[in-house]
Amino acid sequence: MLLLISPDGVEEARDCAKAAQHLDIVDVKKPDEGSLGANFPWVIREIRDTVPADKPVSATVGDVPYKPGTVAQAALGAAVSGATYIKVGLYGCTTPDQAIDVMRGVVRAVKDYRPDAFVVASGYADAHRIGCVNPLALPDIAHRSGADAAMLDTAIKDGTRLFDHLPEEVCAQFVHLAHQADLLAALAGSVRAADLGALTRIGTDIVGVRGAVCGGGDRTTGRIQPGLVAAFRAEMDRHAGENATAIATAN
Ligand SMILES: O=C[C@H](O)COP(=O)(O)O
Repeated sequence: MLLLISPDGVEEARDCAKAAQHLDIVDVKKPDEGSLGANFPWVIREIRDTVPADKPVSATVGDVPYKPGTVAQAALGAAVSGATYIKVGLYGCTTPDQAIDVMRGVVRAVKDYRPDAFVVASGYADAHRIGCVNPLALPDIAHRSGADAAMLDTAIKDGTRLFDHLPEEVCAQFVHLAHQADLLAALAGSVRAADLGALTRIGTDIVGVRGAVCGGGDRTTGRIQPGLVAAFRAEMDRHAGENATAIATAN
């Protein structure tokens, strides 16, 4: 499982760089503009220059409206600024067709510019609270639009977590559907170390966190701490080891 960490700006990205050996992807966002709030192009650029070259930089394009042209242009902006993972939160899409419309534009805009860029279609585990597409529709949306990964986060950061909205077996179904479509499955949403056992068991490819690696476990008032990133990774590795042993023993 890959670890994606979301700093809110250049300062926190420097702290991510200090913990670079413990993480896999640095994900630029602007949390005060929403769950997948988009940051400024110059911030993405500076973060790209700050983190080691072998660590991909991801950028969120926002909790986007159903405006395919607007979103495609914003996604290209993120790619031009140096992000190679482009994440789109399909907040304003109420049907799978709308979401596919948006994602097709994003995939074309990004891959015309940079064919090896990685496009992530993100929905929300708490979609029922905001009226957007069903979380289990995301793998098909990602597949039909040519994206590379399907992701779920939570839209409302009020302390509720991924598994509060979608039980483990539904998340497992999400991962299964993504894998069937040849996509990576990414999960986030106030994930804590205590959730890593379940996330490992169900075969999650990428886990996205912010709050869990911020001081006080608070994504808003806390800052990302390299020591917490290292501890989180250690816990991931422990679960990966246990899971591998369990699979080997079962066989
Ligand atoms: O992409 C991952 C998000 O930044 C998750 O943030 P969170 O762990 O605070 O919910």
